[in-house]
Amino acid sequence: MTNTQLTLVQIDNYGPWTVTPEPRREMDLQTLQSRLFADIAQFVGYRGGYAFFTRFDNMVAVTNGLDTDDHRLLQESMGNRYPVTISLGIGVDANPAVALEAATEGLQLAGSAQDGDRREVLTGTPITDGTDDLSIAHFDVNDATEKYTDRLNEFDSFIQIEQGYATLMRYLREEHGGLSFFVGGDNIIAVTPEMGADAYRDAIDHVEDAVGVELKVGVGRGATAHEAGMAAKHALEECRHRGTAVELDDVAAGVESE
Ligand SMILES: Nc1nc2c(ncn2[C@@H]2O[C@H](COP(=O)(O)OP(=O)(O)OP(=O)(O)O)[C@@H](O)[C@H]2O)c(=O)[nH]1
Repeated sequence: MTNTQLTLVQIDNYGPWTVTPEPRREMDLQTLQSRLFADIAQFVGYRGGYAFFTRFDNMVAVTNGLDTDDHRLLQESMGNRYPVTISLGIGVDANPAVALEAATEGLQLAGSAQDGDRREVLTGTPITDGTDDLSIAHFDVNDATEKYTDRLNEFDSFIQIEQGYATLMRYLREEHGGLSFFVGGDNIIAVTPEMGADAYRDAIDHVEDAVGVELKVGVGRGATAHEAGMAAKHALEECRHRGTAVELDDVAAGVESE
């Protein structure tokens, strides 16, 4: 059965902290945010999960395989290392958008992100049945180096890649409840519900029609984000090898939702 476990990571009362007692140096904030993300990615990654930086003050992690104790340890460890604390909301559903909705609702019910009294909240119940799996889609822009990196200045390359990302993230969110995250270079990783190859092809066609950015995608399934993500990377290599736009690993290929 498909079940994605997502954890919303929210820095507690971060807005007020950034300006107390007066506005803090921007590069100090950037350093804090990126180190906090790096530590969360490492903690979650060691346990088979994926973490995405999204807006840095709010991050999203795929935490299939992590239990309540793991989440508490993450909070304790970050609280010991940083001048800020984090609250965590866990949500589980076959549809990633619904899972994130549940994760978010838990934190929102506990108080505002800028509520000085709401600290290190942990809401939601992780999956206890270890037989569930999830789906990861790894998207990549075709020939980004040749088309953009080696031809345009970095800002104009960035605009092209971001346009592709913005179009894809909205399409997958609205049409399927899939959640896409930019992970650097020309790569986008999406946590997706059960979708067939045709649905992925439609998504790629939509992005090309809308903004002229050509994508390919490898899709994998597995018990953890790491397992599904590695299968997706191998499927993406298969795209490169065969010149195809969409490749599903064997498990994902056996699953058709439409
Ligand atoms: N996060 C992440 N980034 C990657 C990965 N593979 C490549 N990249 C990034 O993508 C950039 C472009 O590399 P490629 O995607 O291999 O190059 P390309 O020119 O698009 O060539 P094709 O993908 O073969 O069409 C690299 O500089 C990296 O920043 C990956 O597995 N994960």
